[in-house]
Amino acid sequence: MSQIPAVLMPVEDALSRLLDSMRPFSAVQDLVLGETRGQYLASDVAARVDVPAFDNAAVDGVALRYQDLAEPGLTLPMPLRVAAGDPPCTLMPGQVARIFTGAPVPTGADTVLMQEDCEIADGRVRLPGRDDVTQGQNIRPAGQDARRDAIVIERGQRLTPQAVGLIASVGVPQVTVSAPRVLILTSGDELQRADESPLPGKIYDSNGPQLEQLVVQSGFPAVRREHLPDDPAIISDTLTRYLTDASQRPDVIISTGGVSVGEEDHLRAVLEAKGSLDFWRLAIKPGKPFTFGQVDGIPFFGLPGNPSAVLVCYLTLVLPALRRACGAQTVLPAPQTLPVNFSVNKPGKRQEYLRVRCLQEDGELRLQQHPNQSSGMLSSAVWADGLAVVPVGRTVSPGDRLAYFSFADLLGG
Ligand SMILES: Nc1nc2c(c(=O)[nH]1)N[C@H]1C(S)=C(S)[C@@H](COP(=O)(O)OP(=O)(O)OC[C@H]3O[C@@H](n4cnc5c(N)ncnc54)[C@H](O)[C@@H]3O)O[C@H]1N2
Ligand code: MOO
Repeated sequence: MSQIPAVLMPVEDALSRLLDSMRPFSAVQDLVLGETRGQYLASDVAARVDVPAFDNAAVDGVALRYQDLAEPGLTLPMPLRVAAGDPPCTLMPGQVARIFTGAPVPTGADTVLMQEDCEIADGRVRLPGRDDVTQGQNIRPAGQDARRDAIVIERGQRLTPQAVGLIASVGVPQVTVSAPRVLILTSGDELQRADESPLPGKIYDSNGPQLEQLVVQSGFPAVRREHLPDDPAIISDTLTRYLTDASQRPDVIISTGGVSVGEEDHLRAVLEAKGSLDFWRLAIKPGKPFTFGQVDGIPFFGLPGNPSAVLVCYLTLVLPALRRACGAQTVLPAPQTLPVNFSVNKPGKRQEYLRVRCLQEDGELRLQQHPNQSSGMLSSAVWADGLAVVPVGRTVSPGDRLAYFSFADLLGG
């Protein structure tokens, strides 16, 4: 059984140890684009075609040769008409072509005018003067968005809706994504499920549903949940079952509860007995008993039981580690630095993540903290739109600036 560490590990040290210890996930899955759910790409995506594939019009109007323009009022014949989807055609000198947005620019034409800038009547067009036009205007050149065979999105990037759109646009119908199986273990004899009648001394499990949503919504849909009683033998047997049955074996384990110092906190002890403990107890608030280790080569994140500690620890420590195992270089968003409208009078021994709201006040963004920062409550986390970070030993006065991470940025787009 481990000794209680005399000094709490700083958050930055814990994060860099986590990032260093993560190995790339070997579990991958091929998916057609319509089946992706915001996962991380496990391999680079190269363009099969130039995008756009051909020079095309950015507006509805007329295509012409710039050198055919002269003084304002010149009229030229318009014998050609080309719409989006038509095959490319050729424009003869001294002619213009009617053209529509997305249509291929005829060979010979080098400039497109908006129809509002010319007069189209009886098969001819009255044109503006050369000085009012820029050669090449309103043409989207071939290859502007992507070049054939070039990598358009790299391994480790998240499949946001816009990434899926870009991949489709370069003619790639299927991608390979990181697909780690995540096992969530809730623990504690006090817990009951939300569909059960309330019993004396029991509480409803909120960490299980919250953590499952955090994991799924951050790009890892293969989640399984199991509840463990406060019984070391049953915890140990359950872990053995998951480790030895290949059809259930997870790639990551995330537990909640049972990692503090109480006599009924068994999870860390079982982790040490069956695997190895890397570190335990951080200078983070909420989340002090955060635990990390490995069982049979599987990373094991032991989160505290308090529900807001689960939220903070997942977003700031676990998710960056999962991103690194997917090959992501950027594992945390850059924070905004914003003034606060509150005070923190007592310097803390732990880096504190306050549940705050970003407000517009007198034309400026300001952070307001929820009056109750208890790590046992979630209503303040729902009220908040992000976390403000108070470093160890800092006091704060109104107007001081703190690093702020919105929940949306932390979860990732
Ligand atoms: N003597 C000390 N006691 C405590 C310390 C300490 O340093 N010395 N640290 C406190 C801090 S900080 C935290 S955080 C908690 C975390 O303890 P555990 O990780 O062992 O978690 P539990 O004791 O199992 O549970 C804590 C709290 O959370 C509730 N809980 C647990 N699971 C769930 C769930 N799935 N859904 C909703 N709520 C859950 C549980 O009932 C407890 O109220 O330890 C402090 N104690
Ligand atoms: O770290 Mo605990 O989550 O402060 O209550």
